[in-house]
Amino acid sequence: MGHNADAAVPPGRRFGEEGGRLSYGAYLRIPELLAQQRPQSEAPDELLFITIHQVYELWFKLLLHELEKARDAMDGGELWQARHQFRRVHAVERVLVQQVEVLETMTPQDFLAFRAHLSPASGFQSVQFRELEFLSGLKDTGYLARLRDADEAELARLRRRLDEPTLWDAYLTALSQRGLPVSDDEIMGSLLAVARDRRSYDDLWQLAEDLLTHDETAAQWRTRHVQMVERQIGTKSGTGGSTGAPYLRGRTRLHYFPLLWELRAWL
Ligand code: HEM
Ligand SMILES: N[C@@H](CC(=O)c1ccccc1NC=O)C(=O)O
Repeated sequence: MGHNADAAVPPGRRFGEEGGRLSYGAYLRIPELLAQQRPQSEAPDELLFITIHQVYELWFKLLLHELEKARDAMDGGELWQARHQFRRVHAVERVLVQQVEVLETMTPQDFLAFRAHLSPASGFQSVQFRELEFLSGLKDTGYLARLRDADEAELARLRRRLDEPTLWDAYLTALSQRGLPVSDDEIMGSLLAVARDRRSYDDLWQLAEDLLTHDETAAQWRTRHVQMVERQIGTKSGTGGSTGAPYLRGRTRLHYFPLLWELRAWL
């Protein structure tokens, strides 16, 4: 058994090495990535805290990319394409909920060993998290004021998200492309028509279910996050200046697509 697995491949023809320069670390920018964890303290769990947040932000970046594609596909009437993106979105969102467990292995005592170093930073300032909310349809401009230290590029991204169509806007476009009226007065009737005539509208029904799952998984994350918060800081207020758990509990009741939930009562 030799290690020369590519002995049969002519030199210089190995896939991905056409330029002869690419390697794992260079392609994935591993040295750059691994240089981004800079604890503010000597506390042993601060590396965990930084790593987990960075992992979240990477997934947020991918989710924004996939959700934009889903929105544009709905807008263009390519419902199968939107559903394909949503399958990936849901899988990533389940990972986001699951990985709360990793940070929960930290004890509150170990968190307190570096918590004071974090203030006044907090999850309030996650620009991508707010972008996800805006893109999903929860456009609350009040959060722009809470983003201390956001740079011009980040503010511009958020303003763009406020101006651009949401997932819900794109779903309404998809409904109207099929001849269903979407005015405020008529929309519930159209959603009911879709639900009741699966033979004609199954693709629109399935897509609404995909939107609902996205909404539901976001709510699961909020619930999981506040459980972790209660476990870590109890009734203390947050480093970002909110009441902490009470503020976050209030946000677990939010819905991106309230009409899809209301629909259930009318079926
Ligand atoms: C020890 C773990 C954590 C604690 C104690 C905690 C605590 C808090 C608190 C108290 C808030 C309210 C804002 C404030 O006043 O500070 C908040 C908001 C937030 N946190 Fe965390 N957090 C933790 C971990 C995480 C993680 C891993 C993420 C992942 C990105 C995250 C993302 C967020 C986001 C996005 C918000 C804003 C939520 C909203 O406005 O609805 N947090 N967190
Ligand atoms: N807001 C948290 C601190 C915290 O969790 C945090 C601090 C800085 C950057 C991200 C954070 N994560 C979520 O809020 C607290 O009050 O303990």
